[in-house]
Amino acid sequence: MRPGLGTARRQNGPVTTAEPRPWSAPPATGPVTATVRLPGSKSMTARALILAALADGPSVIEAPLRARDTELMAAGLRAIGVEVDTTDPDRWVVTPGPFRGPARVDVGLAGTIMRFLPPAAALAEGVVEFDGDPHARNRPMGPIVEALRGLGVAIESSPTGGLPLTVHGSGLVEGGEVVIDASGSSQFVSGLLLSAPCFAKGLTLRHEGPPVPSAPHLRMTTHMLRAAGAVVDESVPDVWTVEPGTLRGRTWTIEPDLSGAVPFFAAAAVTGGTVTLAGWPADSWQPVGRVAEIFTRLGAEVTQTAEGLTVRGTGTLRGITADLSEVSELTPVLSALAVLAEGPSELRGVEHIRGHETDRIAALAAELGKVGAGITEFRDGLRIEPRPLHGAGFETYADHRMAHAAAVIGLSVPGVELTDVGCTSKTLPEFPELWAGLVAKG
Ligand SMILES: O=C(O)C1=C[C@@H](OP(=O)(O)O)[C@@H](O)[C@H](O)C1
Ligand SMILES: C=C(OP(=O)(O)O)C(=O)O
Repeated sequence: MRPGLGTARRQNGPVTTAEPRPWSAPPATGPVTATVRLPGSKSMTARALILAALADGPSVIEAPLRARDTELMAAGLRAIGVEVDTTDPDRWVVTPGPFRGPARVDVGLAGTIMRFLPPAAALAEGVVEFDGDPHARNRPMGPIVEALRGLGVAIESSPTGGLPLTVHGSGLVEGGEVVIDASGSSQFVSGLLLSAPCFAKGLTLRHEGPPVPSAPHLRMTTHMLRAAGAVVDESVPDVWTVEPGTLRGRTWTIEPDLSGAVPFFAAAAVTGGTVTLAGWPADSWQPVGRVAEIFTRLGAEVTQTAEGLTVRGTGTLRGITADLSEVSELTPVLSALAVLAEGPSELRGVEHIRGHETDRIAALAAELGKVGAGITEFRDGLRIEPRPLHGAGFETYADHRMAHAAAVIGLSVPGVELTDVGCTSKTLPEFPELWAGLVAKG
C-alpha cells in the first residue's frame, strides 16, 4: 500500500481516517524554487471514471489521480459491475458491464463520489447502498436525492436527506424534467448530468435559487460529456438539457490537478521563489485564468510556457478582496496567503464551503486565529487582517485543504504543528513528502 492510503481503514462499516499523523510544517529557509510534477485532476479523473463506466465500450484513463477519492470511486464502480483495472498507475482501463446490485459503496469524504455515483447506480438492477466517513453524513445531498426521486428513482436517505443512502435500481431511469436548488454545490448538477445520456428521456435540469457555485466545474462536466458523444444544451442560464444517447468509450488524458498545485504556487509567492507545474496543457478544462488572475493580484507573476505553468514570487504579497465562488475549493490556501500578506483581505462568496470536507469558514476562522491572524467571520467568507504570527497546534478537521493551508503558513511561521497530515491522502497522498522535499530545496 502506498504511503498515505494506509490512513483509510474500516471501522464497523464506513471507511474512516485512521490514526492521526501529526506533522510539523517545515519552515522555508530561502526562496522555494522547483519544477513539480503532480498527478491528474481529481475532478477530471472522477468524471472520466463515470463516463467510462457508462460508455458503449472500454476506455483508457491516462495520467489519472491515484488518491483516496479516485480509488474509492473506482472501487464503487467495481462494486456495481464495472471492471476498473488500475494495475498500471499511469493508465487505468475501464471496461463497462451491466450495472447491478446488491452493492455497498464507501464514498469516504468525497463529494464527487456521493454526488456522481448515485445517479449512475440508479441505472443498476438491484440495491446499492452508500455511506462514508462520519463527516460525509453532514454533507448536503438533499437536492440530488429529491431530483432522483423526481426522475422516478426509488431512493432512501437519512432523515436529514443525506448519507446513508439506498438506491433501489430497476435497471432503468425514466428521466425527464426536474428542478433543483444547486446553490449548495455544483456537484448536484454535475452528478445528474453525467448519467443523463443513459436516462430513457434524457434530462432537462433547471436550477432555481441563489447562484450555483463553481461554474468552471460545470463547464468541465459539459465539455467532458460532449467529448464522450453526449448532446448537451446549456444555452439558457441555469438550465441544462442532455439528450438520451450513447456515450462512447475513449482515451481520456487527465491534466495535472490545478487545485492541488495551488499550495505549491503559494510556496513560490510566499518565499519569493519560482514554482513550475510541469506538463500543463496549452488548453485546459480547469480554471487556470482565474487562478492566474488571483496570483497576479496577490503580487506574483504567472506565465505559461512549454515548460509548464509557472508562478514567481516577487517579494510582494498583497491582501486581496475577492469573490471566490468560482474557485471555492481554493479558499483555505488563499486564506493562508492572506494571513501572510502585507494588508487585509476579504474572501467572500463561498457560503457553500460550510458544506465541504468540514465547515471550512468556521475551521479557518478558528485555526488562523490560533496562529495570531485577525479574523472576522461572515456567513459567506472571511476578513483576514495580518498581525504578528506565532506557531500553534493547527487542527486539520480531516480536510486535505486545511492541511495545505497550514503548510503554507508554516513556511513563514515556525512551530505550526498539524494535528493530522494523513488527510491529504484524499487528493494527494504524496503531499507531506513532496512538500518537505520542495521546502528543503529552498
Ligand atoms: O465537480 C467537482 O469536481 C468539484 C466541484 C466543486 O464542488 P462545489 O461546487 O461543491 O464547491 C469543488 O469545490 C470540488 O472540489 C470539486
Ligand atoms: C470540496 C472538495 O472536495 P469534494 O470533491 O469532496 O467536494 C475539495 O477537494 O476541496
